[in-house]
Amino acid sequence: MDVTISWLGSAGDGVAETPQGLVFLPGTLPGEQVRARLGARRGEGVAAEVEAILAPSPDRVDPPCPHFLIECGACALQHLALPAYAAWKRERLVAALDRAGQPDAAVAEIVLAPPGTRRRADLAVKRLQGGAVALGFHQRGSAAVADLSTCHVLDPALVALFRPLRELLRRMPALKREGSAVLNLLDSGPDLLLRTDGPLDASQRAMLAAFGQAHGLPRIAWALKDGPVENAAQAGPVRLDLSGVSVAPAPGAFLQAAPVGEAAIIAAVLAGLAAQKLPVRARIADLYAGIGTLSFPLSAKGRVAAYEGDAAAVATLDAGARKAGGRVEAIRRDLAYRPLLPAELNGFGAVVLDPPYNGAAEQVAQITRSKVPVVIYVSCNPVALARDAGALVKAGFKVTQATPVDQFPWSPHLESVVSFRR
Ligand SMILES: C[S@@+](CC[C@H](N)C(=O)[O-])C[C@H]1O[C@@H](n2cnc3c(N)ncnc32)[C@H](O)[C@@H]1O
Repeated sequence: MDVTISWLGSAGDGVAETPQGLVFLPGTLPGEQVRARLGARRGEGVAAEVEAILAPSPDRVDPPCPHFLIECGACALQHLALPAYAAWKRERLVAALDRAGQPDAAVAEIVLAPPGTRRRADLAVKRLQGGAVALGFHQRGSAAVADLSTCHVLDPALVALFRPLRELLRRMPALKREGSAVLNLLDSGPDLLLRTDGPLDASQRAMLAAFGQAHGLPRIAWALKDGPVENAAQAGPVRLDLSGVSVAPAPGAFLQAAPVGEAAIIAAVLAGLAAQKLPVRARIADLYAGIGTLSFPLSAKGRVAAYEGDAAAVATLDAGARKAGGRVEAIRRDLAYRPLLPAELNGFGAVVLDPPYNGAAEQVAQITRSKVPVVIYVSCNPVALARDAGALVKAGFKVTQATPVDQFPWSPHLESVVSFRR
């Protein structure tokens, strides 16, 4: 069937309206005429494959990565020119705030983290027939692993580990069928958390230690599947600077994806607070605080109570807080089961929250019942943001500032910082 692409869907696919329903075509752009082979029904529409681009968009560019769309499912939009790409991402935040009841919210220009700066990768590994190992991101909608020779999104220091890591895993009996390798680029060098489906013996620990020595990794951690994580080889300390506070993140710890993105998020959060002129002694709640990325810069504006559910992250945050002079208190709490209640929230001049992908419905419901005057919401999912922002708006909050931050180049993901005032 020949179709015309009308818009880009939330996964970055071109969408065409046809008598059969909406047709989703990866790798196509609005305005393009496309010859498509229709496949299975998918939700409200039909999945399809592109047979030919009959009339390309003026915004079409050559994708830089040889793996794009062919094998690797991590990027969706390498074929879209930068100005149109940036406009599409910014529009996702405009649309989310529109759905939340704030169609006129002022949305700042998007901050773009450049390709080659992502410092965190959760790679899949798979033993292939014959013993070789595939290492990379998953293929789109499949458990197959794209065996990557390069990646234009990740920091080159991480890409340089692909080949030796693949070779190491090929020689390790601990990798039977499948596992994963989480790489975090810390100030002390790359940090690796390896998960395998077989046990690690002494000789394989020695292999990991030799790998760490050869490639500048002070620490390599290991776990059997989802079991407890242990330090398999550690030759020196790990460290990461968070706004002047040096912390030692646990293996696989959550980090903001790119340094440029982290700086933009911090700047937008602080700008959102500055515009509200908090009282001098105001207390600030930092919810879903992780290892303290936002807590430490926020502590320049008031005393910070930092709530986080993950035990290892709380331990890192607590150790950093001790160095930071007592203005940050680290508290472990599961905010889905035990959100902060209105009586607790009312003691804060501002609440900053940076929840995981699914958002913070339970916690936001409590905020709407509180008297907190200022809320700053950091989101990595415009869909969850629209829902949670809608609840705040219904309770009488208005958006005062909104900043889109693209930490995930060429993916459909978007980070946003949105400030609300009651
Ligand atoms: C998007 S990260 C943000 C971390 C931190 N604000 C930062 O900028 O690095 C979300 C954090 O929420 C934590 N988290 C997820 N579910 C949670 C829950 N139910 N209760 C408390 N924390 C949770 C995760 O462990 C993670 O540290």
